[in-house]
Amino acid sequence: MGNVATRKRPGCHHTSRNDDYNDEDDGPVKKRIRIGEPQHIENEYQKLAFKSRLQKLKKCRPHLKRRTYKVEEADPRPPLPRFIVDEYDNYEKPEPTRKDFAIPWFEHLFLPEFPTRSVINEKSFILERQLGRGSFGIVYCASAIHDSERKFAIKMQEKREIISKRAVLQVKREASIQRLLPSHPFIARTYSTWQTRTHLYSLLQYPTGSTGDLFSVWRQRGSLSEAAIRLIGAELASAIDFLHRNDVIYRDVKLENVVLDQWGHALLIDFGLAKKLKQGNNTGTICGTLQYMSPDVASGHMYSHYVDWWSLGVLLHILLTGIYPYPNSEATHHANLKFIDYSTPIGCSAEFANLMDRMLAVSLTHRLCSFTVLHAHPFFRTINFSKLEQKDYTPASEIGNAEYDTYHPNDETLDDTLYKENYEFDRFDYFNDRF
Ligand SMILES: Nc1ncnc2c1ncn2[C@@H]1O[C@H](COP(=O)(O)OP(=O)(O)OP(=O)(O)O)[C@@H](O)[C@H]1O
Repeated sequence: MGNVATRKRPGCHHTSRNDDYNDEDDGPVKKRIRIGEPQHIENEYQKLAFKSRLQKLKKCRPHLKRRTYKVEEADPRPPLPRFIVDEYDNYEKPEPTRKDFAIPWFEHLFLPEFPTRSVINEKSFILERQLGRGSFGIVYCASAIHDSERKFAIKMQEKREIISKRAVLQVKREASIQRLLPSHPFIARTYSTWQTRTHLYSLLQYPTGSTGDLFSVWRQRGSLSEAAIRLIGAELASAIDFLHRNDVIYRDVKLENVVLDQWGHALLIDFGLAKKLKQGNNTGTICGTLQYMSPDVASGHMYSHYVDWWSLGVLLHILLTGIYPYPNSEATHHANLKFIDYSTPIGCSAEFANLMDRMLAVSLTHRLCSFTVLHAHPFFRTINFSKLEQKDYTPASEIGNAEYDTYHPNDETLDDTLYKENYEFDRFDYFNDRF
């Protein structure tokens, strides 16, 4: 029977056997009455009547309607704090890896001091000749492409060299100090810096009609006259004082870092060892050029801006006498520097001799350690520093009129190969704030 098709009568609701009948006795079982189930509907009329009753029932008992409830999931993110924008800065950011950089890491490394897109770039200049060579590249004399009369010095440094010598921070520090420094008549200005994929560029002030650096001038012409030394010394003192007043310690005063223009005015270059240091604060890195290094730096103790005055003393001593004041021409390590056997230069004026004794005194209590004292020293009595900064004097007219006998056969004569390089005892210091 199960397989026989049966015809449904309209209005007749067939239920399955299992639901409505008991297998044991054939009588009808109790039917379960369900709301909305038209069990007794015999015809179409009854069906319609049932529907309308059901609708009425639903109207007067609305709670029977099916309701849907939206179960909202908890937001997995904690609510963002409002108005506390600064707190985001405190979040620990993971160290960026190479692949995190949108621009190549060897460009990112030198940002922001050396921008990648610069209006002024190497294509704006014609390189004319080489001026000198530094630790990481070459310095060229260049003229502007649209104005061949305007001369600049362009320092072109190799990124590969800088990275391999772990001097990234040093180079960036040099650029930022030079760019932020206000202009001064005796400090070379940095007009612009930029980078390509392989090189860093710095556009520097070029001294008009330059006669080269002070070392070359000194080597060509021999010792300078006291009058020339007075003017060059005063110009450098003014530049050093300006740096100190701007919270910068220079740490590399030497003949090679001073270039002269055609009138003999000095221009301080190369801020490779300069550091931002507030007046009165100390630092401790052993760096500089050995033969110009003060006992304070060489000792490894903390020191401050005054060490620049010592180096200026050494420079002035060399300009007049052609020898180092202390027997350090052979030194190759700061621990070997000797600050003994100093003798006052003979054959010079008493004022200059006294100035040297004061600037090169090992004891700090006797040493000339400030511009105020230098300015008032009898050797500079004839100099009006305001006029000097207006470039009212012309050192060139005094250069070459040497009165001093520079022949010192067994003395600490200068050997240019010995102190060409800057000296840094602890390279590691470039990577922390001590530098
Ligand atoms: N503004 C400038 N005008 C003229 N000549 C310059 C200028 N800047 C640098 N020079 C020349 O280039 C040489 C090297 O320059 P500089 O010392 O700045 O390079 P560096 O890479 O910083 O070298 P260092 O190894 O001494 O740190 C100088 O000795 C000087 O002769």
